[in-house]
Amino acid sequence: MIKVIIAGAAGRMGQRIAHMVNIHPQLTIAAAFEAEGNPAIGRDVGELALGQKNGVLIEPGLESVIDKGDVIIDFTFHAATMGFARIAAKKNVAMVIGTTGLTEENLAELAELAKNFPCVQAPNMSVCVNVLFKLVKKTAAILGDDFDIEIVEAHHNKKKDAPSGTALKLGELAAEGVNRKLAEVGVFERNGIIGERKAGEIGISTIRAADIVGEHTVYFAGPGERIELTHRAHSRDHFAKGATTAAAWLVGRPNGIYTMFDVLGLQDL
Ligand SMILES: NC(=O)C1=CN([C@@H]2O[C@H](COP(=O)(O)OP(=O)(O)OC[C@H]3O[C@@H](n4cnc5c(N)ncnc54)[C@H](O)[C@@H]3O)[C@@H](O)[C@H]2O)C=CC1
Ligand SMILES: O=C(O)C1=N[C@H](C(=O)O)C[C@H](O)C1
Repeated sequence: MIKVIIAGAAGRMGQRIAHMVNIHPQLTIAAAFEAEGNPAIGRDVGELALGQKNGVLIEPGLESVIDKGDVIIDFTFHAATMGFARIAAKKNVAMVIGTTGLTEENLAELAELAKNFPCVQAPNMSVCVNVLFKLVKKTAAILGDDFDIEIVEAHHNKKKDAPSGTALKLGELAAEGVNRKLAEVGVFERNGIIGERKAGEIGISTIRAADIVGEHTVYFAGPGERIELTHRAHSRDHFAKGATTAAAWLVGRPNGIYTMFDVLGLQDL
């Protein structure tokens, strides 16, 4: 069995990861940890997330558990994630990173660190969202410059980063489809007398409300008609399922950064 270390085990995703690891035929929960001072430290992760004790207690910090596992699954917070990646690189332990909000600098450092460990990093581990990524780039390329591209994302009111990592990825792929760069054409805020929409810009808008799990719509609006490509998450389980699929796929691979396109075999589509 592949031994999994769950980062942020008391979090919304951490608990669903525990469930998905528990039912995966190749994976077992070897350890779980939380941030220093988290009230869940010392609790049995099975009791917290699976409805019955499994004997794995939530420990404080990665250092105390790193030697117990083959792969870390991380859905925490970007600054914490980078600390874990540095430790994983030193110990050559595989890591699946679902945490969003990683900066350009974080991603550059991660690419360097991943020379020393295998790592899957993706802003969205859902199969359907990864299919949406492919559709958006192709649709943008087919429709071209005559169509205005706008992205709207909606999430729960506890989410800390905006726009979502998925919306940013959708924006990057849509921009690539029309040979542009999101960093040059992305518009993240509109307020006041801002003038007419500039040709080629890609707008990204954010909604934060109640318990919305995660919704993304990409508009391709042309003269007299439009296409809307939408993904709606009904629960967090498909993100967690994607993360466990990635963990089982990753262990034993050469060092380096992989995406869910690699895991799902979508790279060449
Ligand atoms: N890639 C994907 O498919 C998905 C990514 N996410 C991302 O996952 C991240 C977590 O989301 P949620 O579970 O909703 O957040 P959450 O706030 O419920 O859980 C995060 C957990 O990480 C823990 N944590 C923070 N710093 C830590 C540290 N230094 N050491 C150990 N634990 C630490 C927190 O105490 C908390 O329990 C976010 O960045 C979110 O955007 C969420 C869903 C899907
Ligand atoms: O924080 C969340 O909940 C989610 N975050 C990811 C993101 O930022 O794209 C993925 C998913 O939509 C849920």
